[in-house]
Amino acid sequence: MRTVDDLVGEGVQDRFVLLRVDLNVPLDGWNITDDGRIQAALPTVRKLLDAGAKLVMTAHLGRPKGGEPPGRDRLMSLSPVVARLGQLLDQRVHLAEDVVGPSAHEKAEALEAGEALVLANVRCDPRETGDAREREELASALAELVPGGAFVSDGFGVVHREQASVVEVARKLPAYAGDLVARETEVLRRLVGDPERPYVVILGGSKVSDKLGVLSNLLPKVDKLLVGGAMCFTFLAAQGHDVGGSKLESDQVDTCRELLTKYADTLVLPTDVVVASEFAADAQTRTVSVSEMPEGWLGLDIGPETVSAFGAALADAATVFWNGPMGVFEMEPFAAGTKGVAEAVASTSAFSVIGGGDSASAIRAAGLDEGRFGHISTGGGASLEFLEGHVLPGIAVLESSHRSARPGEES
Ligand SMILES: Nc1ncnc2c1ncn2[C@@H]1O[C@H](COP(=O)(O)OP(=O)(O)O)[C@@H](O)[C@H]1O
Ligand SMILES: O=C(OP(=O)(O)O)[C@H](O)COP(=O)(O)O
Repeated sequence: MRTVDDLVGEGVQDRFVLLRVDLNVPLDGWNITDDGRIQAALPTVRKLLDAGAKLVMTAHLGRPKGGEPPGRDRLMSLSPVVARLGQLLDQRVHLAEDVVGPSAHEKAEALEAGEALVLANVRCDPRETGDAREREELASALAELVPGGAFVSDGFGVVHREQASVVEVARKLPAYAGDLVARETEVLRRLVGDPERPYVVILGGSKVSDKLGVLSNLLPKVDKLLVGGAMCFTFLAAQGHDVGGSKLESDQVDTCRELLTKYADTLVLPTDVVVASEFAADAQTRTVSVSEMPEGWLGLDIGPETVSAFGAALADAATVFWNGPMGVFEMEPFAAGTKGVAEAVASTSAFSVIGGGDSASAIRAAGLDEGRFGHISTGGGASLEFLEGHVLPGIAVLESSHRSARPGEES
């Protein structure tokens, strides 16, 4: 892969650079509750601005249904993110009102060397996540914003997505890996192949259907797989428990049952959970055994007995990977499971990697020193798929772009 340092070496003074970043931060209304992903984007952004590039950044926020006008829905607007980026860079960052429309063109054309522009939430253009032809079309439109420019891919959290601003655009412009993508892939390589054992993986969070497939691919590679978060309820249902109103993927129960049989010694499930009368911080709560979940109540955290069992499974680990909070850590009554597991991971002598926007944010919210973990990755789904041994589409395209750029080799 060619890197941003190679690009800077070639010279970017007064040249357009299109930079894909992952600025998908957690928000409470207009407030950013954890700016880790913005901080992680800074080294590459600074490098390009200091070298005199005209920097056009593209990023997503959440999962808007394509076509929603950027800005109208505050959860989908990048404006709080751009404000924070400007503060951290100590310079004004412009925000376009559309993705590749008149505002994007006007603001890109007006950029001076060393100035930065962020395009509107790229997922508000349905072509970002559309079929191959639509993605090609959007990628061409993005490339047209940066005539004579180059593309730098630095949104590690999104390199597992076959999306226009991640993959197709890298075929339209000379493409380079940013510092974050280069560093994340280098660290995660330690966990692919032959990680030091015992190798323990912890999975939680809410993107259940995304992760169940990954989980089955990881099971043969790990010594223990601890399951918490929303995803444990599909397994608990497969064990025959009534999970009340908890998040459940009914069509995956049979698959989970098969996995429980095949990997009985590897899978570790909660034995107690914190249930709530409703999804609210001031709901009534109870800690119950998984066999006694009251009808209609929601499981929103793992219980203390489970935290101890997970801690015991982690005690002698040599390698740990964790993605997805153990509960709804954003609400105080459901944060103890995540905090307890984070403390257990921090206390081991294992090489530990925590992956995911919310997982990293949960570690910081728990007040734990980041130095007690081997690596905190900005990508949850991306690092999980990397660990499966897949060449991720957003990385593969950078590697092939490098090969096709070598003299004597045609793409
Ligand atoms: N039992 C649960 N029920 C519903 N949501 C949950 C539960 N446990 C965790 N979550 C939610 O999972 C979200 C994070 O999931 P995910 O996006 O998969 O993690 P990451 O961003 O670290 O990859 C958090 O917002 C958290 O509130
Ligand atoms: O938040 C993200 O991933 P993560 O929750 O897996 O860490 C990335 O921004 C990718 O978002 P997506 O899972 O909506 O494609």
